[in-house]
Amino acid sequence: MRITPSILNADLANLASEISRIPDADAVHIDVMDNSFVPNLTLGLPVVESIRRHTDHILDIHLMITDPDRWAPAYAEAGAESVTFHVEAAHAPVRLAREIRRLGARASMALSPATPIEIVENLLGEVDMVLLMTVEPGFGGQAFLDMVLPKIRATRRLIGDRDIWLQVDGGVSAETIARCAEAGADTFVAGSAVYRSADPNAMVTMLRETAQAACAH
Ligand SMILES: O=C(CO)[C@H](O)[C@H](O)COP(=O)(O)O
Repeated sequence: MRITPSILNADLANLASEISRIPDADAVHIDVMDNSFVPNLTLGLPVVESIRRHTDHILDIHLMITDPDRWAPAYAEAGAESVTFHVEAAHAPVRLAREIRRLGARASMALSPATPIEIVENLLGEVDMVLLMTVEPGFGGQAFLDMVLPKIRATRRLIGDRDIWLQVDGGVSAETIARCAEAGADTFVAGSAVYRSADPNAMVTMLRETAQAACAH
């Protein structure tokens, strides 16, 4: 069970210090938005390059942009360990996943809530992780969408015994993480639940324990 906090709701003017508040996180999840694929604008490659210089944490990049084929490889070259692109935006997803892997990063594909997993079943062999959005992409602090739970179960079935991580992103909290874990997720993005808590690192531990407990029965 991996907890990968999103810095979307952290203090973006103090990113290095905000990231240092979650030493027990399994990775730092960075949301790149371009005000085109989603109606919000966050940060881009120069900021990720700066973050790379300030932390040894694993960097988990989530590209919510219209042209990931053009930009995703640059994030791998910048030292990110994982690069996720949206299947709704990629022009050549197989070539893109292979290029990300060739550059030494884990390749991952994301699906918005309405996108069925079945249409990318034949791409599973090309990626190291599947990210299922459990809110509409674009903003932190939204309510978890229960309608995605059957898709989490279906994705887990399609993954089978392959070593592909299943990440959920959006509205993940102490209240919702158990449902995600029971459905088959093993990697959890939590933004506001972590950064709006008094002790973000303690929240990371609590979320991981809650997910583990949900899978134990
Ligand atoms: O990708 C995202 C939004 O598009 C964010 O990672 C996600 O929403 C995390 O924030 P929160 O846990 O507050 O929902």
